[in-house]
Order: sequence, then structure tokens, then C-alpha cells
Amino acid sequence: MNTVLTQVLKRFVSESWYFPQIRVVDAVEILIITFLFYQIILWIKNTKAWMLLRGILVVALFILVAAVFKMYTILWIAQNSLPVMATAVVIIFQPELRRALEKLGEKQFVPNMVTLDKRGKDNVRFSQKTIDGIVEASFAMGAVKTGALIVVEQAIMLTEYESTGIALDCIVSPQVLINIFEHNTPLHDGAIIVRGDRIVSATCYLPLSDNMGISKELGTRHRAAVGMSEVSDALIVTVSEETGYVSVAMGGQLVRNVTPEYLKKRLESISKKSVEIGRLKKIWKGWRSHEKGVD
Ligand SMILES: Nc1ncnc2c1ncn2[C@@H]1O[C@H](COP(=O)(O)OP(=O)(O)OP(=O)(O)O)[C@@H](O)[C@H]1O
Repeated sequence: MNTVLTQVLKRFVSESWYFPQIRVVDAVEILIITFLFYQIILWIKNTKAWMLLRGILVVALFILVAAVFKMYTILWIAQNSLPVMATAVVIIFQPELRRALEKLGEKQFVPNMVTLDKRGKDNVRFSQKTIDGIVEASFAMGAVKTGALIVVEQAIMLTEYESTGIALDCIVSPQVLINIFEHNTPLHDGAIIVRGDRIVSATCYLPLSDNMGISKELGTRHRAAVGMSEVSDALIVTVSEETGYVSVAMGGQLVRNVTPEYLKKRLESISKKSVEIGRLKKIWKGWRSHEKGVD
């Protein structure tokens, strides 16, 4: 027993034994791969890709059986149709892939430093009056069960969705919001988009989420709110016509039946974030002009 142990130990310390050299970069790489893998699994779970994965597993099993029994014709067909199948998957899942990439672009690693939009400096933030107006109107509409859908734009410009509605240019106030969503009025259907302190569009059509986790009790208004929050960094407020509940969607998550304090806090937090973005942009612009001056 002792000799076996000694032999194992000798081998363990001998030069022939391979010890991988783990650098800090390797550990970081493992963390990145784990994170990406986890995100892909989450994406598969929340989209139709889960069905696709099951289909791929069945095909893989079939090919494995063909390989074990040396069915060369089937193997030849599988081998030659692989590129076609890969292209088909990309075409079938184009909306999901697009959404996933949009979500990736939404993560604010550097995008707010590299300003691609032509937004004026005054539109970057919204005032306390706007926050109070949205909170007051939402709960006033909730009390009388008037449905509403309010999209508060942040860093990502929602021009694409804005153009689906009727253009407006009006300061946010509780009276205006209540008036817009009043039943049987021309602007009440669909969503409004708030940019800074102004309502820029009404009756907008938002993308519907295909998240299977959304409660079946909820209809298209809430699904549209979640859908919008999946493809942008906007905060969306919904008022249910059925229950009068006020809910908030952001980052693909819907928080139902919130309190006025909660809504105010959420709006204040994104308002502060917008101010921070504005500040960073100013620093960046200042630094760039300084660089040019030095050149
Ligand atoms: N894709 C969309 N984009 C913008 N608004 C939408 C969209 N789909 C539905 N709506 C709005 O939601 C209203 C329909 O709401 P619906 O009753 O189906 O949803 P809900 O989630 O059950 O809401 P509620 O609790 O208010 O009934 C429509 O009249 C329209 O104003």
C-alpha cells in the first residue's frame, strides 16, 4: 500500500506530470464563458429556441444512431445538409437573434460615451414636475379604471416606435395625460412616448413580448409594455383598464400593482441616470474638444 502511495506521489511530483499554468487571464476567460453560457441558456429558455434545441437533440440522436450502425447514406445526407440547416436556423430565429443583439447593445458598457444620437442637452433629463405628473395621472386613471400605456424613453431613441403613432409636442402634465387616455377620444389607443419633459407621440404601436412567463391574466397592453422593455432601456408604465392597477416594466421585467412611492422612486432613479449620462457626455465632449485644441 505504502509503495503504491509513494509511486503515485513520485509521479505526482515528477516532471512528466502535467500541471496547467493558470493565469489570471484564464480565470477571467472561464468567468466570461460561464456568463455567456448562462445568458445563452436563459435566452433559450425564454424564447422559441427551447423547441429548436429539443429538435436539434432529436436530430443529433438520429445521426448518432446512424453513425453507430454505419448507415453511410444517412451520414452523407446529414453532413451535406448541415450548412443548409444552419442557415435555416438563422432565418427562422431572425427576430429572436435580433432581439438578443439589441439587448446586448442596450447594456451600457460604452454606448453612452459614443453618442450616436443628435439629442439636445435639454432633452437628456426630465424634471420632477414630469415625474410627479406621470405618477399623479397614472394613479388618477387607475382609480377610475382608465387604461394607459406610457413609455418613458431613456438613452435608446425610440424613433422607430414613435413613427407608428401620431406626432405630438407637448409638455407632460397630469391633465394632458388623463385627457389623452380618456375613452373614446382619438389618441387614447396604444402608447404614448415621453422624451425628456415632452410627450412626442401618441397611439404608438409597441412590439409584443413572446415571453411565456407572463401571466395569462394579462392581455396585450401589458405584453406590449414588456415587449418594449425587452428591446429598449425605456421604463413603461401601464394602467390596467380591468383592475386599475399601475404596473412598471423595465428590462423585460414587469412589476405589477405598484404604489405611487415605488413609481416615483423608479422614475427618479432613471432621471438621475439620465443626468449622469448627460454629465458623462459633457465630459467626453469637453475632452474631445480639448484633444482637438491640443492637436
Ligand atoms: N402592441 C400594442 N402597442 C400599443 N398598445 C397596445 C398594443 N396592444 C394593445 N395595446 C393597447 O392595449 C389595449 C388592449 O388592452 P387589453 O385589454 O388587451 O390588455 P390588458 O393587458 O388585459 O390590459 P387591461 O388590464 O387594461 O385590460 C388596446 O386598446 C391598446 O390601447
